[in-house]
Amino acid sequence: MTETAAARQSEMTLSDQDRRGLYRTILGRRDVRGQFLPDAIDDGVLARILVAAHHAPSVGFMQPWSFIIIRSPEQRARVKAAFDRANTEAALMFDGERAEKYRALKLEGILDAPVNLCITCDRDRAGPVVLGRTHMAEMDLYSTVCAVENLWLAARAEGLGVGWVSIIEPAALRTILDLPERVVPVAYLCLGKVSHFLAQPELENKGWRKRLPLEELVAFDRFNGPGGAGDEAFIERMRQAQQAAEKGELA
Ligand SMILES: Cc1cc2c(cc1C)N(C[C@H](O)[C@H](O)[C@H](O)COP(=O)(O)O)c1[nH]c(=O)[nH]c(=O)c1N2
Repeated sequence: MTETAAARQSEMTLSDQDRRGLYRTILGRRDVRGQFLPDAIDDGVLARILVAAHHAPSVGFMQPWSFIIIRSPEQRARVKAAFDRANTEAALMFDGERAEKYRALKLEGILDAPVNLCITCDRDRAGPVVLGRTHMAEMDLYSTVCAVENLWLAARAEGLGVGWVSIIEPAALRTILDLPERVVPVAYLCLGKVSHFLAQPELENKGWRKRLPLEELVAFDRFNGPGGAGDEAFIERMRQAQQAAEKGELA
């Protein structure tokens, strides 16, 4: 690489501190249900994390998302009742010991968090033909999920917890939030300051499910395609990177 090309390359890369901060945010993000504090969220912080969501990538630059900020205790109580109904049904879908374990999990912070946020997707936001969505109609929904993840990470960087609650009948959300037919409730989120962030996913801590080894999820050239002799060094690097990440470090 020439000196100019190397200089240009380093301009495009974050400083070591910023890069580490980004990975720390990604690795330290948690789904929060039980650690919310009742303290209000600063308007500036809420505005910044919504801007982060709005800067997500979207198919054909469709920006299909809308953000409904729910602070009203009455509205949150309605959503909590819808969660309770769905959660009772959900518990019956697991067998024996698993059902017991499920019932012991705290799976929402609807009334504990000071702000709830519904992120929706308007499937008609950009007319009937959208660049990039001509052959995969669901791309608008995936775009909205990108906005959710941006918000989740920005919130973590601001020290705010976010919990995603999906144990709710979408029809109930539609009624409570007055959603038009063309608008899909993609994510119902609880947001707030927290007492602490857990080091590991709560479902892992509680023995519900473990993080899968990354190397089992990476294939070569086709689904489940094994790596060749030349890929061994890379696979070892992945193993090391994941082990470091489990300790909250960068390899
Ligand atoms: C689309 C979707 C939907 C839900 C979730 C996540 C996502 C991505 N998660 C959170 C989920 O359990 C959590 O992300 C994983 O357990 C991993 O933990 P961390 O997010 O890394 O803390 C979640 N958690 C919960 O307690 N109740 C819920 O209804 C849901 N729903």
